Amino acid sequence: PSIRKFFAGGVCRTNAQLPGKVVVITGANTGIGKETARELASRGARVYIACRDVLKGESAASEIRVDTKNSQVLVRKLDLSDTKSIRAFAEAFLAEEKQLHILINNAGVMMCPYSKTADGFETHLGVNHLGHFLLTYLLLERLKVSAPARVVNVSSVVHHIGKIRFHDLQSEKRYSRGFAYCHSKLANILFTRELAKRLQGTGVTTYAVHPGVVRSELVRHSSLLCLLWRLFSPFVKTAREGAQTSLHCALAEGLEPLSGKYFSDCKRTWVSPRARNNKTAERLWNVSCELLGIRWE
Ligand SMILES: NC(=O)C1=CN([C@@H]2O[C@H](COP(=O)(O)OP(=O)(O)OC[C@H]3O[C@@H](n4cnc5c(N)ncnc54)[C@H](OP(=O)(O)O)[C@@H]3O)[C@@H](O)[C@H]2O)C=CC1
Ligand SMILES: CC1=C(/C=C/C(C)=C/C=C/C(C)=C/C=O)C(C)(C)CCC1
Repeated sequence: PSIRKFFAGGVCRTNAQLPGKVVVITGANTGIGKETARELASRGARVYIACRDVLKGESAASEIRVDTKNSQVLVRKLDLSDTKSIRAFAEAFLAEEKQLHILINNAGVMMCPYSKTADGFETHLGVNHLGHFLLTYLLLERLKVSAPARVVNVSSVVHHIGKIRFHDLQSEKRYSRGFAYCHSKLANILFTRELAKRLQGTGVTTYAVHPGVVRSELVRHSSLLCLLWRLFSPFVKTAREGAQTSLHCALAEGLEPLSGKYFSDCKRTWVSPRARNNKTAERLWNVSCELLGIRWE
């Protein structure tokens, strides 16, 4: 049990309650996102599960509603691999809600065979980075009027081996499904860093997170990782354990001075030198705006 406790990692210890608060979590129909949604709903928030498969979302939502006795768990369609779907989600959300206090950019894909999103972006870059970049842009005014508000970006320790390959962002010249994931997770941290800089003084803060190595459906495209996860299951976190750092960054009091930073096991953690490069962060921001056809100063 003590080994298990060690691998379970940090625990979010705040007792913050969330009546009247509005939360959006992407990819919350399963895994870490679902457990994050469950905890936030149990604290009284109105939680929007933003997912690509509404049926899966409804099944998660009804389980959470029963479990937490909070009827305010809502499901909305959001496919991050299609900017039309992201825009439609944001438009409907903005029409429905006057406030947004917590946005958790949690959804992710890992190690999928080469493919492109509806807008022609390599899938890892398109879903994990660009999709969340656009979603945050579209929801930002609501976050600002609801300040203090927070944006949590779920990244990964594997950002350490990621690079932003500006000369081949869509991996058309060279593609490795493992590295493509790592590159996109580095992009999550650079986005967080640059976003924090641009949000100074607005009351909206942002954090990047490594949830730990967590048992979930993320490994679905790799039979090797599926096997490893099963073999080493006592050392792999449950989804509930994996949700702790996202919860900490969404809820812990006094975190504002650490906006833009990266957390693991509910503590601030060091990032790779590439993830600390302000020039790369700024260039990625500008290229992302160009690719998405938006102006975000
Ligand atoms: N598990 C781990 O060990 C680690 C996970 N992470 C990160 O944690 C986050 C959550 O992953 P985890 O819970 O483990 O994985 P899961 O695969 O269990 O959950 C991922 C979620 O993202 C959703 N998703 C995938 N593609 C899209 C899309 N195009 N549009 C909308 N939603 C989409 C999935 O939907 P659907 O169910 O329909 O496929 C699912 O709800 C990810 O960002 C991942 O990179 C980071 C480090 C380690
Ligand atoms: C070596 C090793 C492991 C594998 C770790 C791996 C392969 C981590 C991958 C992390 C990922 C995919 C992060 C996602 O963002 C286990 C199973 C923990 C058990 C202990 C030994």
